[in-house]
Amino acid sequence: MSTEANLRHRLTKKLKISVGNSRHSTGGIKKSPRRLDDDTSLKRGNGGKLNSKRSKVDVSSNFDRRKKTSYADQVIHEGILLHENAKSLSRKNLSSKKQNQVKFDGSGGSISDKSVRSMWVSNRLRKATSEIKRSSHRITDALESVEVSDGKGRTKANKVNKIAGFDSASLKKDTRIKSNSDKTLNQSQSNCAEVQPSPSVMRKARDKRGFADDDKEDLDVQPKKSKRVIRIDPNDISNKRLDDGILMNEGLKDKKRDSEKNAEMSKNAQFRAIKPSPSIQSFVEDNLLGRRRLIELRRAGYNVELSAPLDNIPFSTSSERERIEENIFRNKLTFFAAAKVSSSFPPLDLPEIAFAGRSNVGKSSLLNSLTRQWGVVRTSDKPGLTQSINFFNLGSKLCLVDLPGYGFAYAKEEVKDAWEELVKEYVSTRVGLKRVCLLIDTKWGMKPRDHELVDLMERSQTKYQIMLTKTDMVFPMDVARRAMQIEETLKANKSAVQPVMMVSSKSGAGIQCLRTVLGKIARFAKL
Ligand SMILES: Nc1nc2c(ncn2[C@@H]2O[C@H](COP(=O)(O)OP(=O)(O)OP(=O)(O)O)[C@@H](O)[C@H]2O)c(=O)[nH]1
Ligand SMILES: [Mg+2]
Repeated sequence: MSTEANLRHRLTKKLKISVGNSRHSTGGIKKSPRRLDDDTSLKRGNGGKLNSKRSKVDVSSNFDRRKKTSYADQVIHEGILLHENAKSLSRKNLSSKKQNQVKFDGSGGSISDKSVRSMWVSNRLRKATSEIKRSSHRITDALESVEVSDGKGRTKANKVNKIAGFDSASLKKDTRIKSNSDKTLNQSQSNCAEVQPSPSVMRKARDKRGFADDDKEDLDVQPKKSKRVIRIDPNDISNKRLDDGILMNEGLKDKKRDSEKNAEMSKNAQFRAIKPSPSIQSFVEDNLLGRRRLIELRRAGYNVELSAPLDNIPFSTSSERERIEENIFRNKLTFFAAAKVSSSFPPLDLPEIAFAGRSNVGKSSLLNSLTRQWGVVRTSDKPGLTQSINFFNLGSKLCLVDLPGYGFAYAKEEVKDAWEELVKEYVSTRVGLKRVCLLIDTKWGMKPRDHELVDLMERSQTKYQIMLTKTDMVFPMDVARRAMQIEETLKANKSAVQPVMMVSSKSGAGIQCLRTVLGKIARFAKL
């Protein structure tokens, strides 16, 4: 019994301590919720053995079993009350850790089913309220994220950071961004007027956005690409010189072109300004020189179906048509020698009349026209056909010499140079040469090479006379102007024989006059 009594005493002591603690904790719950935890932990630690222990304590304090059990019930009831108080406190504090502990207590306790159920209900209610709060926070976050994900997202994210206590100095950099952010703030405040985001919510929202917003912020932070400004160094004159040089060259070229154009224009203007002498004009009109209409030639009595119709007598019969007034040119034209070098020149038997001029000017054609013997001298529309000095006897009185042309020709430069040298040698050294007929295309006038030959003949005192060819290709007035121009040009030349002759091998205009001039030479020429 003594051991039993000792046991009872110890148990009673322990029970009193525990009850005292619990009563003491009832008063101190408000101050320290840990007491409640201690109390609950005591229950948790003892589990379902608490009732039996307490009933034993009641026996040891000399109460009957009923009283003991009622006391135990009372103790339990006090514990439940204690729990109720703790629940109310926990509701007020809304501490999540405490809530979890209380929930655990309700689930693990061996307290009566009703009290456990009531605890479960209250815990569920608490859980539901916390869930509602969480969901409201989520909605707030969602609203914020929706705002962030729209077009002005960057600015809005910055604004949220501003609310969360971030440095807003960067937002003041751009006034436009600031105004946009103010608008966004107003919108967000109007949308979420009831929900004021707490710092923790803002932290969560920031965490949710994660790196995306950080990137956006980085993008905001990144400086905008400024336009590349090309600075020109005023001291660096390398480019300037180059440009200036190009411009100068271009300017010089333009000036040269303009001057050439002006010179050309002035040449044309000068040519148009030439007033031919009345004698030249009357000669042109009398011989129907220049471009003429066929109807005009018919009215003048010429048969246009014949070759060189203007070389015939107007209104002449077929017998009269073949008549050449100059006897010399009635003789047969005979080729007798060709020379490509000066050593090949034939011996001088007859007075010679040579026909010189640029290639394709009509030298060979004029020979045929003068003698009316078509085909004796070969002609071609290809410049450079005559490549040697060809000698033709006209009867026993006169020698006609066809010279190769100079200037443009389908031949090698060396060959052309050789021709030119040969021609120059012939006209300057040939003793029996009585007259050089220098043929000039009426359309183009005298060219530098023609002037070279003129100068050579002047030096060698070789008599020369200008023959304007292809007069049928230009207007009569231009024929007269060209003749006048050349006469004026060669007026001072001593070896130049006036007047300038004007002919057309095609139309026959001026051919008869040329025969008369050349016949006189033949008649009075002496070797
Ligand atoms: N319209 C017209 N054409 C002519 C006249 N004289 C010659 N021709 C043409 O001009 C071209 C050249 O004639 P040519 O007599 O071969 O000239 P060239 O001076 O002898 O030429 P080269 O022998 O190469 O020096 C030929 O097609 C002739 O038909 C003319 O008075 N009027
Ligand atoms: Mg020829």
